[in-house]
Amino acid sequence: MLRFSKMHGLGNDFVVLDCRTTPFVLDEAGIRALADRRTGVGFDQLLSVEPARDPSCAFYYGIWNTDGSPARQCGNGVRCVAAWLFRAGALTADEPVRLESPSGPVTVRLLSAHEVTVEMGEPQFAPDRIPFAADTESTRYMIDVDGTLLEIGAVSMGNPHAVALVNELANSTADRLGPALTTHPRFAEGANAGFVERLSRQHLKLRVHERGVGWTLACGTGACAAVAVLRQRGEVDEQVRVDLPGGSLRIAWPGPGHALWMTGPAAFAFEGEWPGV
Ligand SMILES: N[C@@H](CCC[C@H](N)C(=O)O)C(=O)O
Repeated sequence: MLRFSKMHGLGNDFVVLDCRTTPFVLDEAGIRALADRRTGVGFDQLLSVEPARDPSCAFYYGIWNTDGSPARQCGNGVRCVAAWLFRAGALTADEPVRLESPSGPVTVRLLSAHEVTVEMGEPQFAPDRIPFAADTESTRYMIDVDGTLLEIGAVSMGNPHAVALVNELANSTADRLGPALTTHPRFAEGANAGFVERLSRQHLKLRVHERGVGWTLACGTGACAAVAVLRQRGEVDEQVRVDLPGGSLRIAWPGPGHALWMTGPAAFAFEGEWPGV
């Protein structure tokens, strides 16, 4: 039996495994079986809480998508890991703690048992850091997505993101272009594809088609990426509210040379045991 916690951040849902003393045992087929919403448990991401490899961090968290692929960062996930550790008695509220993600350390601070703020590091725009195929770094790239010319921004928040600004999210071509943008060949490792409508300099509306998952109710790194891309273009202020289908996140980024901050909820759904191993 595999004991797990089911959690979510704005409807981006997770199975969280306690691997602090027992090793992570699932292979790719096992992860896909657990992810199945009819015959397994179901999740957008599987998160494992493990001992830190980096001595400056309290714990490590591993991340896997629904299709079994590993991911390097997860914004909603790290808030849930922090709330999970708090409930397990391993973190205290209001004290900054470094956690180690596959893409490096992030700092979390619990504002309450259900709200967490995370220092996500500095957004990386250099094409080779994303990775994105481009001769020079730019705030805008024109790419052909399934025969449609689309203007995007490209950024890494520890994981790769494409961000397309649209006039009106409801009437956008996001539904058609999202899946193709996620697997676009210029993103060598794929990308999380965000479609963003700018309501004001402090308010965005966003939908994300996630790499390895599909359309999600929320994507934390996607919200960070949308603010980073638009702030780099001078189109948003330092503090931005991002509305996703599952709810809102608060993002703050002073600009280049500074870390980006994300604040939002983390919720428990239920505890369970899965007989599939
Ligand atoms: N839901 C996440 C992002 C999860 C990882 C992503 N699908 C990837 O493969 O990079 C978030 O909240 O950031």
